[in-house]
Amino acid sequence: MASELYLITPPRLPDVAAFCEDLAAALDAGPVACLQLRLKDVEDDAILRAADAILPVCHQRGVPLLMNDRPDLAITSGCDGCHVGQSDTPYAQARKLMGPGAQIGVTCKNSRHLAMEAGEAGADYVAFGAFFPSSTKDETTMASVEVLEWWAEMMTVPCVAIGGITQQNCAPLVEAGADFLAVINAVWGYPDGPAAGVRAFEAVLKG
Ligand SMILES: Cc1ncc(COP(=O)(O)OP(=O)(O)O)c(N)n1
Ligand SMILES: Cc1ncsc1CCOP(=O)(O)O
Ligand SMILES: [Mg+2]
Repeated sequence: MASELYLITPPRLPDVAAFCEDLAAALDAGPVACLQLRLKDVEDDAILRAADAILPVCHQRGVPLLMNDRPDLAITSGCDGCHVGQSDTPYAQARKLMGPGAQIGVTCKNSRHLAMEAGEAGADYVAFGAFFPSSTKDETTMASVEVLEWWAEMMTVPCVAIGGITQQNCAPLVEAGADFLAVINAVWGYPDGPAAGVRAFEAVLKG
């Protein structure tokens, strides 16, 4: 069973140029399946400026960029897709806006029902979480490895695990069948820097 790293940006990027250097180093350090641009409480203009700078760093390395929450900004900025939660633009509307070629993922918390709905509607992946307490997001819903095991056993649509995942605690999620591990703090806040954080995930995930 193999899981891939799904990297998400920190929620604020006060220095986009500096972030792009860290990002390039992180993407060059080991395999990263995709990047999600997830800026919170940030003006649309700043999101678009960040996307403009980040997109070439990703595309030069063959890494798709997904926009969090906002299919409209995903289109304006040329992102490859978007991620929508249960309080964001509904999946069907995001798909209508972005078209059949976009990669669109949906938050399903700990819900088999939400995941089946999203999978049947055509989502490219379903995301379960939070599996561990997260220092990045106050998340009231906690998810169990059983939902991952069940999904991986029954369904073909890929599943993402998110929430407090680190190089040290991810093994049960990998074993349960998570196709992707979505991570923020364990890479950007890694003590030896983001590139070392990606290398540390690579060491665990290829094991
Ligand atoms: C891959 C992935 N999974 C879940 C989320 C969370 O989405 P959402 O519930 O809409 O919460 P916010 O990220 O918008 O705070 C995600 N972004 N990515
Ligand atoms: C966006 C999101 N959704 C559920 S937990 C979470 C935050 C994940 O960040 P971290 O990997 O730092 O816990
Ligand atoms: Mg959201």
